[in-house]
Amino acid sequence: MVTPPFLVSAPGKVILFGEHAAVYGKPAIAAAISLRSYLLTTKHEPEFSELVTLEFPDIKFQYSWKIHSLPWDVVPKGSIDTVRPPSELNTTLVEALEHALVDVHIPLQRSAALAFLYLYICLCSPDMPGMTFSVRSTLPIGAGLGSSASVSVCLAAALCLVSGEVSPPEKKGDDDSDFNAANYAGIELIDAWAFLGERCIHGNPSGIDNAVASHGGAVMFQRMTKGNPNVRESMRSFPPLKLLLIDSRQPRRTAVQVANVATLLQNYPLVTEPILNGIHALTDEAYKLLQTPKENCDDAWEERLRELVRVNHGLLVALGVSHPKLEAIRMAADELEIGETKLTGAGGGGCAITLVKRGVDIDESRICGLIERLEGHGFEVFETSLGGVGAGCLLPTKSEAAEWEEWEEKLFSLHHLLGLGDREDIQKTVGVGSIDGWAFW
Ligand SMILES: Nc1ncnc2c1ncn2[C@@H]1O[C@H](COP(=O)(O)OP(=O)(O)O)[C@@H](O)[C@H]1O
Ligand SMILES: C[C@@](O)(CCOP(=O)(O)O)CC(=O)O
Ligand SMILES: [Mg+2]
Repeated sequence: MVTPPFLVSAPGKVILFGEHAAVYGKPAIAAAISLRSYLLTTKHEPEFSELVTLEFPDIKFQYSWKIHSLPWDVVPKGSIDTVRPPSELNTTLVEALEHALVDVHIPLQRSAALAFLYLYICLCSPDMPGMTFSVRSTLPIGAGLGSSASVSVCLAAALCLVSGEVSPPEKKGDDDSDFNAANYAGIELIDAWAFLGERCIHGNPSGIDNAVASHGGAVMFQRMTKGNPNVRESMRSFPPLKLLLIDSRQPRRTAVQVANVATLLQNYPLVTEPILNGIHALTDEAYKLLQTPKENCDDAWEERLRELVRVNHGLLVALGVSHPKLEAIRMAADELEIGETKLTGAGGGGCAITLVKRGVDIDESRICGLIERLEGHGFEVFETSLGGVGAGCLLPTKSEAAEWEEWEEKLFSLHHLLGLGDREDIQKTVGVGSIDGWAFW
């Protein structure tokens, strides 16, 4: 059992091929990005020990519940397999939590609070001390970069740590590929619980986003079908791709986009199924291309990959999940002949990626021109790298633990930062890659 205060973090992701089709058991390819969510867990002062507090400053939400007022009796200890959580939500628990959420009306706040309470009831117990869970993200929210999954993974990781279901990650050796069985078991469990968090937030997730946010790197993922388990294949020799990541800043919810595709499939199965099968076939093609050894990734290889990006976007348009702003981004990149563009994530707004041409016929000034044009239209262009680390934890080392008070003070001042700082402040002060001490499962 880990005693607060401590921090956990998990990355967002970019889906390169196969979104939406992934929900129907087709393969998809995604990679972790350097933008992440951070969750600070602190213990309440004794006078507030009967409360559990949730703080989501990014979505202007803060709430405290009396721990004993929560519906603990719906899932008595021992009735839930915490080591192999089911993949379906317990609907009785979801209904029982209505009461705790009766004052929370805004859907984006309500679904995130439900994810927290659901995992809290399943993983913790009413005799635990009062704690505060504060979440901040350097990711844009509801923009297709998997903020919901990175938050779900943070919640699952923090709750698994305080309940003792999972131990903190053991430091790996210098070789990043070192396999550590305890870490692997820990992150598999966090991933499985985070999937239930994603279910609370958007109903019918494929599981690709929480898989990438937990494990990091780049993966080919295929949701389980008819009793076969999920496939999650780590793509270690992922070639370096030059991508622009552009946020249309058009808000949308994944839950709504996924439900729209489900309705289309229901109304026009003979039309929609072939589109999903087309996405399946092109993801298979892309998978083969992305396995090509680096030395063979020539101009023709790049051209084929860009072609697949274009076709994937076209099929997503046919599913009805584009948006005029996403089309404006695609057209700007097409006009300047920068590369091929597709929406990423659930669409309906949010982000697009442009797979940039390389080689002699494209110079940096053309790319700068595109960025200027996009920013002029109010879009935001992100710089990020693909294939970063997965979920991690920042705990005091043994020597720091001797100076426990100092550590507590440091993290309490972070609490203030998590409430008020901007994305850059957070990245600089606690960010993975900016400060030492992070360990990854
Ligand atoms: N930083 C955050 N704080 C609280 N809730 C968040 C945060 N980021 C995401 N969420 C939750 O996830 C939802 C967005 O998820 P979703 O619609 O799947 O879009 P995406 O995952 O592409 O960002 C939000 O409406 C909110 O419920
Ligand atoms: C549309 C979908 O394929 C991806 C959704 O990603 P995001 O929430 O928009 O980041 C749904 C899923 O796979 O769970
Ligand atoms: Mg999401």
